[in-house]
Amino acid sequence: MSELFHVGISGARGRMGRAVDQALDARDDVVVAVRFDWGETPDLSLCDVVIDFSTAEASVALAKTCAERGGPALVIGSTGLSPEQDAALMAAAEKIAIVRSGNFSLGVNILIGLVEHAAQRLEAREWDIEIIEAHHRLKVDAPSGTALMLGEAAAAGRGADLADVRTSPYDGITGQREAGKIGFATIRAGGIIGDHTVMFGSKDEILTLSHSAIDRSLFAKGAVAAAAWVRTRRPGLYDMQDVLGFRQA
Ligand SMILES: NC(=O)C1=CN([C@@H]2O[C@H](COP(=O)(O)OP(=O)(O)OC[C@H]3O[C@@H](n4cnc5c(N)ncnc54)[C@H](OP(=O)(O)O)[C@@H]3O)[C@@H](O)[C@H]2O)C=CC1
Ligand SMILES: O=C(O)C1=N[C@H](C(=O)O)C[C@H](O)C1
Repeated sequence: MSELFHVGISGARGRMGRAVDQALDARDDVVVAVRFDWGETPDLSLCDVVIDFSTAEASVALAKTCAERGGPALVIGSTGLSPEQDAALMAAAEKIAIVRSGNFSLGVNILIGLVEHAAQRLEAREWDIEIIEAHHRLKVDAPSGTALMLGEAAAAGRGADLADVRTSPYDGITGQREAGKIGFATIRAGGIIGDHTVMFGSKDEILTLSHSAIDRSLFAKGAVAAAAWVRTRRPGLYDMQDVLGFRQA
């Protein structure tokens, strides 16, 4: 039997927090040491790793606290972080191990590689890239963290930074589409768990690569796998490509 480890759940009463609790329940090598939400001060000394699906602000505050005390390791799923908040996570990761991902599913992490591969081969002057994401009505950030990861993969395939090639949302008299840009479109409706499509469009053909999440437990299981992986890692900022072994050192 594998060694027991102790996990904290941040955002425990939220949709993802509850899904993580259930995913942990299914494992016999994990003890849930603390569960906490906004306004609660957890005893972090009880945890080997904390799984956090809360808010951008809460995740950054938690990362700073853990970095100051030298642990525990973190798995962070919150999305909608500003560039300054991203930088704060990077700084915290100099002191502790953090797995951070906008999507913990296997399918999306395979899709990221496919998108980079396609973008590398489809000439930017001929092929437009548009990323379409759909989520439930309660989601508060857009584009989704996953859509941004897919955009980064597409930009990387073209040897560019997403920040340099991202379009503003189309609205009103937009003018013609500029070649080489990557666009984002957002849908919010009902209870959609999370759908993402990357469309490559030339004047002769359309290639679409898509992923649909069927149940939120998918993300929770991935985050728990990340927690088991990260608790023994050196300080650093990791992602699911590292956890899944898709990125070789
Ligand atoms: N990476 C991935 O695979 C996925 C990422 N997400 C992301 O995870 C985040 C949470 O999503 P979801 O569970 O749907 O959202 P919910 O709104 O259902 O849950 C958020 C939870 O965080 C809690 N919270 C707020 N502030 C703090 C704090 N300071 N410390 C601890 N907990 C806090 C809230 O508590 P209270 O209600 O008391 O304020 C609430 O329980 C979002 O950013 C979402 O985009 C979601 C799914 C998958
Ligand atoms: O808020 C959600 O629900 C989800 N958020 C993540 C994102 O922003 O990409 C992942 C997933 O699609 C569900």
